[in-house]
Amino acid sequence: MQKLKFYKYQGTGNDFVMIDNRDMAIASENVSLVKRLCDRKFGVGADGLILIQPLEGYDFEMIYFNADGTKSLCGNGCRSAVMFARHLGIVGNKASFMTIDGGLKAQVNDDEVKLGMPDVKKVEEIDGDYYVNTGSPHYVAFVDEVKDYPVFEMGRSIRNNEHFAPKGGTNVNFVQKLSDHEVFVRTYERGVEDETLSCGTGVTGVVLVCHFAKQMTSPVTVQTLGGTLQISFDYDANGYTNICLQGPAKKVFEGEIEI
Ligand SMILES: N[C@H](CCC[C@H](N)C(=O)O)C(=O)O
Repeated sequence: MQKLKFYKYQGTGNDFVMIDNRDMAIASENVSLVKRLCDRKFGVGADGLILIQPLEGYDFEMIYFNADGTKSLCGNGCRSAVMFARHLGIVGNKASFMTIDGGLKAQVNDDEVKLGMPDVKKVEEIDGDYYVNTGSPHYVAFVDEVKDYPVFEMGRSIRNNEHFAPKGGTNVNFVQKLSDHEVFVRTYERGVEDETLSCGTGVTGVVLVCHFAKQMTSPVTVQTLGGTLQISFDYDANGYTNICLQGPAKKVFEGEIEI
């Protein structure tokens, strides 16, 4: 048995096991270790796990795993990874890092991280709802009272709908419009297979859908069960650019676990 140092971070309640893997001690194919560390009964417990590794030309590379070991882009995970990299002294208040979806940049403002998200070309309509990929796939449905909505049951059903099977399923977001510049979002997350307290790529996709479907303009404040996020964007005939996701990300604790 060997001892593994880990850190626990959360970004608006989306929680992650963080590992300083600059020595490359953890193989990025070690899915069984990811599942064990994310298990809320037999491990540390988290929605996902993030490895921070060196990469030529960037401050670092982050490798994100959902709790089930699958990989995708994680907006809250990116925000938390930047805060972790600053804690490690790898970066100051600005970071340029590699992700599964390419290089991203971020800036730390006090306890918040402002993350530049990938450009998005289009929002699609699907059966009266919407579908958008912000680095991860997101189904978006408008509902009346999102706080009373059966997110787990309805989210699981859509996530597993055969229409999305060829793309490995989808995350599912339910949104209630609160005003012309504010919404409330709850998300069922692929790879966590449960509702999470917030989803960064999800709230980003929701805001672009709010522009597409409800003519809401930038910036939009998003309330989630885990806290408040702000998304801003530019829009022209080529789609959505200069998309920024901003919100808090904090260290919760650190520890060691035998693996
Ligand atoms: N579950 C997502 C990845 C994590 C997304 C979420 N945690 C975020 O903050 O963007 C997927 O497999 O597509």
